[in-house]
Amino acid sequence: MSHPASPAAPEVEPDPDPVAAEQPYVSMLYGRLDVRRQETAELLARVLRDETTGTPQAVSERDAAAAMYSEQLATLSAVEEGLCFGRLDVEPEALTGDADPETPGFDQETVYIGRLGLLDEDHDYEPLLIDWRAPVARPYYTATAANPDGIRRRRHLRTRSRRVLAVDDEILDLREAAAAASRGHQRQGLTGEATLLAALGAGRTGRMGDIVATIQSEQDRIIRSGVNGVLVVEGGPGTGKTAVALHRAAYLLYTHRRQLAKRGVLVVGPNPTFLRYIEQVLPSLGETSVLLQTVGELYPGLAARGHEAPERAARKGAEDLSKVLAAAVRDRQELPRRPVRLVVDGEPVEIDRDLVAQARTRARRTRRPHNDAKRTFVREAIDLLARRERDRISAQGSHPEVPDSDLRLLDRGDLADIRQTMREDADLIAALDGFWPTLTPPQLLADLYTDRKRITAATRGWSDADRDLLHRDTGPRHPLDPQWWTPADAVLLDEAAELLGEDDTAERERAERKREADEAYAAGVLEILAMEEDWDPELLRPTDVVDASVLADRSSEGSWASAAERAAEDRTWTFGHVIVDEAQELSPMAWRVLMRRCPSRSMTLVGDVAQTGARDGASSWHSVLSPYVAARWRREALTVNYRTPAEIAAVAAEVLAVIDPGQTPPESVRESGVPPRAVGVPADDVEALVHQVATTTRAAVDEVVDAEGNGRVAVLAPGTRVAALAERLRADGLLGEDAADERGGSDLEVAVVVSTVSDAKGLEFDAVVLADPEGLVAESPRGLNDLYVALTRATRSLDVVHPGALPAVLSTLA
Ligand SMILES: Nc1ncnc2c1ncn2[C@@H]1O[C@H](COP(=O)(O)OP(=O)(O)OP(=O)(O)O)[C@@H](O)[C@H]1O
Repeated sequence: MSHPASPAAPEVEPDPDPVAAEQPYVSMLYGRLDVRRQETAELLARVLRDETTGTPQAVSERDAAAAMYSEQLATLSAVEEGLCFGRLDVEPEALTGDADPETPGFDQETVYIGRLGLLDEDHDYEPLLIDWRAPVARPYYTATAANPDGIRRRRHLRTRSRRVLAVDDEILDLREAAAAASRGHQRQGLTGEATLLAALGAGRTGRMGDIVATIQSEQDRIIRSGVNGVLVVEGGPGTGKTAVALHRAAYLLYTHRRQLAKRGVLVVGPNPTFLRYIEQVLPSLGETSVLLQTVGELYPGLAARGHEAPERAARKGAEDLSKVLAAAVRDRQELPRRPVRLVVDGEPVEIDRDLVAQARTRARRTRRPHNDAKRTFVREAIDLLARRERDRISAQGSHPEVPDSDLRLLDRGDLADIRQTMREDADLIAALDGFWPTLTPPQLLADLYTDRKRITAATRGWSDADRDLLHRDTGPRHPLDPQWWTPADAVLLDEAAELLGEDDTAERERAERKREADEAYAAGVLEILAMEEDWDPELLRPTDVVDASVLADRSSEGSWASAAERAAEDRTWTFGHVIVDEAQELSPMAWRVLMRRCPSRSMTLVGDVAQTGARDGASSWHSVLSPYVAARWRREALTVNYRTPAEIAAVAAEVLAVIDPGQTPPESVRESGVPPRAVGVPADDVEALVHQVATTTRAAVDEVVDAEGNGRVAVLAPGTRVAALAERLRADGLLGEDAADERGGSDLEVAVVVSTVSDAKGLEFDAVVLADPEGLVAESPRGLNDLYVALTRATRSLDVVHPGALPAVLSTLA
């Protein structure tokens, strides 16, 4: 297959027309990309076309190759937009011999940076494009005039649909930089300012985009921070915490692929809408093996969508629920109120309180989960009953009327026979089962919630008001009814599963044996694939990208499911790395689940305690983390606000000063020129409020939504006002029909949304209309935090509609 010839990179010296100068190189890169796509598509077609012999091995070989080529094709398609976005010109003297010769591009004077690596197959595999995550690309994000890292010039390429639109150069020379700054061209501390500001000024589409072309130095440091241990990333609203967390996932998967691809990476976000907002980012970076979940989805088989009052959720999320659930389980290990009398094999048997208590104590002493310990309970109870039976018969044996057969039995000392007879007696087993029932997590929890006596037994020391927060009148229609269970319940189901356990030892052993067999088999498959004669030597072979254990991982499922897919179905799955966004919102019980999912404690937690909305959310990282890692965690901070223009940030800063006077607000990177506005309506006049919000929203739509439909407006309001506002805006034709997706999130593609603050967490909009700030503050004990979050969602304009007087905390708007 022929490749487009590689034009030389244009000269470093000033180009009269750098856009035109770069176009041939960029076009060549796209040409190479096309060739790779075509080659991969042909390989895929060939694999799919090939008749197999029909043996399991042949089918498996074909599936392995097909899955691999499909994944490669998906990656090659994902990098189309903005394939190449940067170029570094290296000082010749910086090309010293101490760089790792394995590193692509280490000895090149000119390096192009892009979304993936491309090699020149005609010229000894010289790199034509360097993956942004490769070490050689790093100075693109970090070099400064003061510390140029061997870089002479950094060039930012802005492209659209394969055309170079603009080129921004930074000369990393102190004198040049000073001259540029004095001309007002370069602000200290920002990398590629013009490109950055162009990216930030673009209208929002409702979906988060990647920032790979404009990652800033403080962000890069976090993205490339080591994989081990717990990293907490703090930063105010709009500092790029989410963006950084997602790019870190992509970076870690690139750099530690062997370690992480197998166990997968989990990203936890605050709500389904947020996950939809971010779900494009990692695929656009070529990464598909990351599992995105909300807390309500952590329990396999359940996407908890039920709603409950914040105080209920907070009560369920508190740390002491682990004790409550343990007590609830113990409460199910009951003692008979009066003896149970049965006839076993024609003989009377009595199960009394004392006997059950003894068996229960022994079973509890095993410290095994409830369902596992049941075997001990039943064995002990039967043993005690059998001994009693033996003693009874022995006592009778001295009696002249005892039949000979019984005496013979005892002569043989065959206690085992008595036990066996008892074990086979269905009535006896059923009676014992009643004292130590096998339980599933939904059963345990639903039984607890719907029975006040059980709640009382499990919540020693609680007030009645607190107990009411657990109580529910009716149970779920089916065990995992998603509307009945709430996200806080999903967490408790996981805890319950830990306490109950499953007796799966045999299954695990079987799985382990199967896995060993699969791995041996996969090694055979790879050997055969490697021997395939007509592989083009220049092409990537399957053996270059998969090893036997990865292949076995896939084939053992039969469905070629990725680690992420399998992890979603397995409660006991442990991840290679866990990223938690809006981590301040998680309850102590949710932290327990996540820590169980990540025993290696390789985690990235991003959040901002000033934005905590959940009543049981974090107020300090120390209190969240110390039970799990003591003081062994590291902290990084982001300080620049990329989202909110300075005018709006000034209003938010006043609110932050009330929440926590000790916190420094992040510095806005730009001004919008649009001052935030406030308009008052009479207090207690709902109609006037609704009317004014509709008028303001229409004006905001006219201002920020363009003819192509780019631009988003959010009306943020207290929960109690959302329905009325949505109804009015819908009647006015400003709001589309409710179009929640299958995950339960709201539609992100529509121009206008009406939402509570908690549902808008982590999102951003060109314009925000904030209705009833006072109502928002009054709505929850963390109302000021909610107000702070609401004020910091806008990228361009903010309008506040306030019934009655403007709250004092917003006096800067007056
Ligand atoms: N280096 C960057 N280049 C371009 N855009 C950026 C950069 N960093 C952040 N942004 C943009 O700034 C906006 C805010 O980023 P992000 O949502 O990650 O912030 P956050 O800190 O998570 O905010 P919050 O705490 O409010 O959820 C996004 O539109 C993001 O794409």
